[in-house]
Amino acid sequence: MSVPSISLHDFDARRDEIIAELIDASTEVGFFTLVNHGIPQEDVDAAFELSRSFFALPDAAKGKTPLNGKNAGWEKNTQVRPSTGTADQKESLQLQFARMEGLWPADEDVPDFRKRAEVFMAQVQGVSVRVMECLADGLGLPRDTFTTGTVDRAGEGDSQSVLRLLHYHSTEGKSFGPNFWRAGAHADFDVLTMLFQRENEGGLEVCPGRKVVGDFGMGATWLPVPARQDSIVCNIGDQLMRWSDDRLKSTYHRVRLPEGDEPRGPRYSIAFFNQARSDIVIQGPEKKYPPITGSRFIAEALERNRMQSAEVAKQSALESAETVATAVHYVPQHLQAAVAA
Ligand SMILES: O=C(O)CCC(=O)C(=O)O
Ligand SMILES: [Fe+2]
Repeated sequence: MSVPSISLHDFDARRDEIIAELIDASTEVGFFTLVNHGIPQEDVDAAFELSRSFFALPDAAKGKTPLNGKNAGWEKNTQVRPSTGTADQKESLQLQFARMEGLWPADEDVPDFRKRAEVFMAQVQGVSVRVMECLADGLGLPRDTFTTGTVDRAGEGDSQSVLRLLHYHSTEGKSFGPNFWRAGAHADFDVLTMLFQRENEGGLEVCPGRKVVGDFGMGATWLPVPARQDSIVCNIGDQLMRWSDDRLKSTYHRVRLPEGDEPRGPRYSIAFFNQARSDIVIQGPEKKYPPITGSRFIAEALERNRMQSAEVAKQSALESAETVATAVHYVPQHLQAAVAA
């Protein structure tokens, strides 16, 4: 199995062929890359230049717009994935179309930041619409099933979609324990994610095989996704997995640290999360799951994450208790069954 590459050239003439390829990739792997997607390379490069200018600022400047708890603002080394219990080795800036008062980086820090970011967000949303419409067609649903609930309606202020600029720090001269990641394993909560990478700034890996939305099951095989600047990496998120009654797969993925003789420099990526609006009702055609609003969906996903984090913390506490127990030849009662097994 590998992550399929799908070309959008001659989109209108090849629409049926493209739909078939998108459905195949989304039902089997949950990830695919798009080439000939229509966003000029210079515009992608300009978005990375914007990102680089922001992250090059001192922390005091970046910290003027701190993460607000609602997926907007800057954070550094704070995102702990429930699967690992350690903070991702990165910083990120999240931007939205709406509710951004006081959250745009200042023009004196990065000239025209807002205008430049919004142009790119609109471009990526445009490609996302094409893909979401094809997926709806491919599932035999009305073409606007996944777009009316996600696409920004300028002026309404209720879009939940997010552009996230990501900067994974250089690992030059640093060493890490076994459980540290640039981004720990996770599945995205949204409808559809589009990710831009820089040439050869790799490390993204995906793990197909998830059967049921919301579970933490992961297969054993991680497939690398090559880092190519001319392609967009797309993946189905949990909201779309549920909206399709688990037919389209939201797949676990992670970004590993450089290994062996790989370059230790920084990695930049840019993700756009097409997210359901708060009041949109998500339910698949076969009603496998009860209807749920966009906001309730996110609240439940965060709650599951909290529970998994607690479980991971408990397991690692147990493991260290076992180490202590072995070292002192004393087995506490709650571990006796485990030791005897
Ligand atoms: O930077 C990447 O390659 C992946 C980032 C990611 O998976 C995320 O932010 O959800
Ligand atoms: Fe992700």
